[in-house]
Amino acid sequence: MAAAVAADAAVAESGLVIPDRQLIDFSEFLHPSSPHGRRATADAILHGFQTAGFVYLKNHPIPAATLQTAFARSADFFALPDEAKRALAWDSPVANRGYSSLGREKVTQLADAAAVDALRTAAPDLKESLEIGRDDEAGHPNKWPREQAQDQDQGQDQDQQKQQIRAGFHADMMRFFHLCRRLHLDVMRAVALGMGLDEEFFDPFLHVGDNTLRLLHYPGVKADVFRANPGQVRAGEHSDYGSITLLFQDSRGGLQVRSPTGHFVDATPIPGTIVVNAGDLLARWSNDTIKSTIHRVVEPPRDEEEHPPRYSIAYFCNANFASNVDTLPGTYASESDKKYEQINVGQYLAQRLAATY
Ligand SMILES: O=C(O)CCC(=O)C(=O)O
Ligand SMILES: [Fe+2]
Repeated sequence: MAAAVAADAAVAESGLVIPDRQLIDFSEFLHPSSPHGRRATADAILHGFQTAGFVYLKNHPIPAATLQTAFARSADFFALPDEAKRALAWDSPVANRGYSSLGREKVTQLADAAAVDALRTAAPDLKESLEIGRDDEAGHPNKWPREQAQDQDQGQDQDQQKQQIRAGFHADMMRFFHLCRRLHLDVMRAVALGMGLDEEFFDPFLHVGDNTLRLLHYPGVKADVFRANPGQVRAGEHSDYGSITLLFQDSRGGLQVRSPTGHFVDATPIPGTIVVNAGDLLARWSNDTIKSTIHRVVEPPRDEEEHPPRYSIAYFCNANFASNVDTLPGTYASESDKKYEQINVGQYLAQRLAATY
């Protein structure tokens, strides 16, 4: 209870547009305590996506211990020597798996590759990441770091061992991947219910799990770096591409979302919550009734000479790459109200990703 009150206060302080509706108790959707709980929660989630473009979920089904493990594993990964990480380099937007070193990806709204290049040179993002997809997509294997043998060091020298990660990384990450995948389905069921669609409307578009788990590390950085270059950010402003993103952040801060009035406001970390934002695919699918909000990661709002590292984990949910999506029923009155053509999901995403790397 006290935690919930503190969380409400944190949302209000962050100056978001509709504070009381932004923080949503997801257990009321999964296990409603009243006859109207499920429907009311679905409405609140949809309303959040239609207005601010994002919500905070509390009392969600990802166990705190699982999250702690995922963050610890992520820190282990980024602590590997450069050589071990670079051996896993991200190399294609279609596969969208692997390691991106500092400055490799420049997230932005610019679609033109030359403009993105110019921006990347002027103010590179201060982050590194590892993208992990589903483990069973033909032709696109994940790029896993080598794991230490459970029974340790027989015949290995120390140098070899340093290149390897503690055993269990792959298994823990895939366990986490599948919990997020389940949550994606449930959040989309809430969206469907809120929109007056059959609750399972989205299920056949999502069941393959063509999603991406991204581990993110923003290394420690001196405040001077931000002073020297006013355009410097940890991650540039962008919208996400897919259906929704589940974003787990540590307590450092720096994430900002653009409010409907055009100002960037802090999306303050609230312990125990997930920031869930709608992506471009869902905005398009919903005939722009749902908003895909621009966000970025900037210098944390603390007066420090040196900002400590920040870790976050983004789970980018999509729809099945093989699916074609057409404007959702109920978001248009007549054919001429449809703003977009039907589109193939895989092609759409590969095209968007190709512009940012
Ligand atoms: O690190 C964060 O909090 C945000 C990351 C993000 O927006 C992204 O990777 O798309
Ligand atoms: Fe994002």
